[in-house]
Amino acid sequence: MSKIVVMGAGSWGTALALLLAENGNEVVLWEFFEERAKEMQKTRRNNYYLGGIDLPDNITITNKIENILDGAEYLLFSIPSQNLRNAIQLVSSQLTEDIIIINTGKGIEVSTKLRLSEVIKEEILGKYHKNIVALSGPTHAEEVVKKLPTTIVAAGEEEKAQKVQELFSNNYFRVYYSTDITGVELGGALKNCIAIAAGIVDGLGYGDNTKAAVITRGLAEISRFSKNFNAFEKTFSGLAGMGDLIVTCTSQHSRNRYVGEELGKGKKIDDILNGMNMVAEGVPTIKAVHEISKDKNIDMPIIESLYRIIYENENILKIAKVLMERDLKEEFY
Ligand SMILES: NC(=O)c1ccc[n+]([C@@H]2O[C@H](COP(=O)([O-])OP(=O)(O)OC[C@H]3O[C@@H](n4cnc5c(N)ncnc54)[C@H](O)[C@@H]3O)[C@@H](O)[C@H]2O)c1
Ligand SMILES: O=P(O)(O)OC[C@H](O)CO
Repeated sequence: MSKIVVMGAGSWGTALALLLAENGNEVVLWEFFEERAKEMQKTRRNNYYLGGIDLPDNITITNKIENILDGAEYLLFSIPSQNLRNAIQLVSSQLTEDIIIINTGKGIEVSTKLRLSEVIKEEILGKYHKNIVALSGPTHAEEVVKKLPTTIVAAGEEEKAQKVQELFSNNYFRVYYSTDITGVELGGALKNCIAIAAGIVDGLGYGDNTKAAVITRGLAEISRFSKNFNAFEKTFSGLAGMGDLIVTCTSQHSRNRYVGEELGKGKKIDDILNGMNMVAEGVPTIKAVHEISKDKNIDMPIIESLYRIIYENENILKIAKVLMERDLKEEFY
């Protein structure tokens, strides 16, 4: 039995806390918003995100940070990417070299263009950065709490990634490991952007051919982008690449696909985001990836189109026409 501190009691942090508790661990679930933490303490449920599920006794809910890491073996972050730095700053002074840091968020920090393990590394001043493991794959919280068979990949230094693999695995949650943290993080971050394009296809009422085109050419863009950062090519045919891309582009649960669907139906981006109580990571990540691709001269037509729709308020049908009428080229280049 290990003590695990989970920071972020959103839908994903709560689902993972439940899984870790079921695997026999002592879990401390930290919530940023005091009122929500109090409500969870009182009801022993997370009614805000995952109503109807009782939190077992081996999950302690807190909003307090003092001494939170005392006796902890693992520190897990499940925080929206643009807020992750803030969360790390709250605990970084308590870290010791024997604590494994697991990040489950997916995105790129817009202000720095850093991957999330790089944000963590920066905040802990490079100390213990070999302890950082990214946990990513096709995993909607709504299905994990129902114990539907799910797979995921833990990526980091081999020994640490394997420890995380052991910690989470059970008969409905199967964890693979990888040493390609860069590829796993980029796969998780960029698939959210492509899922917005897939949602636009749904919102416009286009067909299965179009959806398959967006997923496949989206994967080509993700791989092309990631090659510039020395990610392993094979990672993108795996769970954190194709696997997560498929689930996010097709799922009724996906917040990113939903944003795209509403855009395709003609709604304004600010109205869509204001009407949601959950994070759609693809929106800020499109901005970061667009800027990086311009800096590095990486051809990313889907990302470019999304940027123009979301950040320059361009007409979707006009952008779709431009995408289809580009110069013809070889499939793999
Ligand atoms: N929901 C899923 O099914 C799922 C699955 C896999 C990965 N993810 C990823 O996990 C991350 C979290 O997703 P979520 O749906 O649980 O998010 P969420 O919007 O529910 O927020 C999670 C938590 O982040 C914390 N938080 C919010 N603002 C903060 C701030 N300013 N400073 C510190 N902490 C703050 C709060 O505790 C909040 O409960 C995202 O990157 C998402 O892409 C989500
Ligand atoms: O609901 P989404 O679009 O944020 O996706 C959540 C997870 O990343 C799916 O693996």
